[in-house]
Amino acid sequence: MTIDFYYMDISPPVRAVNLCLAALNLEVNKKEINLFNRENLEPAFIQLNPQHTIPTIVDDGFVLWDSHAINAYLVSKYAKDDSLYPKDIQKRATIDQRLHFEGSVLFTHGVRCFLPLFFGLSKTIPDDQRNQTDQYYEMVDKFLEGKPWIAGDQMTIADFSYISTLSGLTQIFPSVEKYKNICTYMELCKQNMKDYDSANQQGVDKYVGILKNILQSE
Ligand SMILES: N[C@@H](CCC(=O)N[C@@H](CS)C(=O)NCC(=O)O)C(=O)O
Repeated sequence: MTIDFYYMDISPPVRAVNLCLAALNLEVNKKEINLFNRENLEPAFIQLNPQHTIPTIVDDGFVLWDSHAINAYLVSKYAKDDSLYPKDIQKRATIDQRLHFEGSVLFTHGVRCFLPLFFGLSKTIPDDQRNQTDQYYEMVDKFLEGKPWIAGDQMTIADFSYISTLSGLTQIFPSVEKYKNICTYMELCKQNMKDYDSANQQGVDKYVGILKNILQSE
């Protein structure tokens, strides 16, 4: 039975799942949900996911949303080994901490800055929001101190979440250049993640293109 995957490639959490699917060599049945046309608010989709967010999957009748939960599920169910989400309690706890930070702090910062632009409510990012970015870069840079990957010595599902958010955020807020660990890390992800271009870069290019057009139109 093929997994149904509700997606739109500009979305960072969708791209995090794209990267995980690629790593696992999993084929899915892709069903695009156009957020600009509010397709996520249609009754059939809300019936599936009352939070009306993408990514959402349906695996043999089992419905799941939230990219972090989806990637943990996909690895637990379909990976040949546990390297992307180790069962070791402390390794997994660090990955979970990184995932919660990404979901509640880093991605949320992007949503606060960019959502008003995407939905035509603003053409600028207020300075106070813009200026908060460095504080988050500084934290992520410290997570990476002495370790190549975001949760330690090996690539895990946390990396799919960080690169999907950072690859867009850093193009809009280029002060990341000051944070050498993040710059090295982003290159490592590009070089080592399977199908990086189709799974992440193409969606990032669209996402950043839309945002830059709006910001330049001011
Ligand atoms: N924590 C969620 C965030 C999902 C999310 O907010 N997705 C956005 C697109 S980037 C969405 O579907 N927004 C539509 C809505 O909130 O109605 C995840 O990691 O999947």
